[in-house]
Amino acid sequence: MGAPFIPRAVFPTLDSLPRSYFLGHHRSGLTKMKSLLSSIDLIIECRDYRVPLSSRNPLFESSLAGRERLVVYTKRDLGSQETRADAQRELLLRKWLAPSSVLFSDHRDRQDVKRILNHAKAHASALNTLTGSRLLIVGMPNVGKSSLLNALRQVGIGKGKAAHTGAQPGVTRKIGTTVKIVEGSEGSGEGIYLLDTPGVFVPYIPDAEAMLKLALCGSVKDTIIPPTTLADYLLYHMNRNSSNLYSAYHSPTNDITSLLEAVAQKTGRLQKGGIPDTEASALWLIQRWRNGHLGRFMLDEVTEEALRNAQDPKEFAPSFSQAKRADKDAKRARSRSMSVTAA
Ligand SMILES: Nc1nc2c(ncn2[C@@H]2O[C@H](COP(=O)(O)OP(=O)(O)OP(=O)(O)O)[C@@H](O)[C@H]2O)c(=O)[nH]1
Repeated sequence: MGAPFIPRAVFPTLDSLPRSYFLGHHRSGLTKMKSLLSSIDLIIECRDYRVPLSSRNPLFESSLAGRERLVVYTKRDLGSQETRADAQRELLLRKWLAPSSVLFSDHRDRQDVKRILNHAKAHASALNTLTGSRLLIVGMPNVGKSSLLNALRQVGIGKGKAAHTGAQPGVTRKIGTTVKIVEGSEGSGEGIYLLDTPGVFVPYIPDAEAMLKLALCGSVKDTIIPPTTLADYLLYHMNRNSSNLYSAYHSPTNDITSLLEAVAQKTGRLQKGGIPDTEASALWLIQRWRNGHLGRFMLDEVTEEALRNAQDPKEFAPSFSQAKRADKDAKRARSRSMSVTAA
């Protein structure tokens, strides 16, 4: 019998990874959101269930302060297995974010969507206005804002899609028009209206591993981080959960090249001469995981200590110029390491 498989205990630090993905439409979107704030009654802030710590964007707390906030952890179906541990984690998150309310959702689950609608209705009736209430939905890129908007509209008033959705970040680039999600009483102007916004990334991510987590969840375009690096990071997490998750392609391994070559052979991702296309195989593997086919698990560990240590948003968010400078330094480090490799 061979030696038992031992998964990697840590993922190697990659100093040359980009730490920023703050684009022009993120900045202009945020500016527009700020200008709309006075007409907004409630903010729905979406965060990815699998990365409840890493997908917190302090810009939303600092720039959109002063409005009541409901935090919705999206894509719950991809991180939760409905275990006791999941319930305990959800309780910790609720306590951590108090007094903000917290809900968890899979946008295809009517009950989850109804809970969000009920919260919005209770909030609107407490406002007691004659003009209805206006909600702003915000969050990191690709977290599921437009999908949630469509689901709220479908469950709330039985109408079809109002916003485009997609598997890559940046499908929504501008603030849209208001979309009705709850009817008001007949003849009145009441009702609940929701405004979709473009995803906004954190200006600068100090922690390289958080960047990998966000990229794996799809918040960063797949061209920003080499797909094989991202697939290696996925392999590291799959092995921490169960090395059987990829048993259709390979026996338990810590070697990403070997796994990608096996995937390429099995799925026919081959270049001229039958050479395995490892990059295409990496993208395919990542997409499989994003669709829930290679295990449903968390990337952030949520413990009381981790939540205590989560930094104050004011300290965490550097100024834009600091972020730009830090990104330039990272780019310089990357090109230095590339020229060393080429030499
Ligand atoms: N499994 C699962 N997938 C989801 C859920 N919500 C959204 N998605 C998927 O996540 C991807 C991104 O969804 P979008 O609604 O386009 O995300 P967004 O936040 O509007 O994206 P931006 O345009 O970048 O702002 C799509 O492929 C959706 O199908 C969910 O609750 N569960």
